[in-house]
Amino acid sequence: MSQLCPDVPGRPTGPVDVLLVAAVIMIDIDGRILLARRPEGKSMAGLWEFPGGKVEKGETPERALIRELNEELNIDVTEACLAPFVFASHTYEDFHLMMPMFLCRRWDGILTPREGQTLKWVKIQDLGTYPMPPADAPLLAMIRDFL
Ligand SMILES: Nc1nc2c([nH]c(=O)n2[C@@H]2O[C@H](COP(=O)(O)OP(=O)(O)OP(=O)(O)O)[C@@H](O)[C@H]2O)c(=O)[nH]1
Ligand SMILES: [Mg+2]
Repeated sequence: MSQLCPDVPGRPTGPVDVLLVAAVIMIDIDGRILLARRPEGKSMAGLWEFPGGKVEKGETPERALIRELNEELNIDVTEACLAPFVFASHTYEDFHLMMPMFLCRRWDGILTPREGQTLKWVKIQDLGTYPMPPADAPLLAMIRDFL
């Protein structure tokens, strides 16, 4: 067995439920990134995340994201403005999260938090100072290195 890439301790070996979530790294004209603080009452309340949500049956990740951004932030995004970037793949206690992340620099409408979230534009170098869900941690280096 390779010692370079040892198994991650605690990883389940049996069947798991894979949850597909589409999320977005929105970038404003100053190069800042939008984070949303999950409201009380939701799982992982208080943590800062990238906007997005679950992909429903019959949806592509892109269409799910277009719907979620309208529902959560009241903005309109077109598929052409969503560029595939990185993904998160992380085992939580009761499901495995598969989360494709898209980049988006253009949208229509005025950002409005419609689901009780707090929104914040954050400089890339400050991203690490916001507590985020564990799945998001490996994304930060990618964002810093490639944006
Ligand atoms: N949107 C989003 N979800 C994330 C991130 N990181 C992460 O672990 N998740 C997890 O992905 C799961 C689904 O996200 P969500 O709660 O936004 O889904 P949703 O918008 O469809 O919400 P709903 O089920 O309340 O309608 C949650 O367990 C959430 O904690 C992230 O950066 N952005
Ligand atoms: Mg959501």
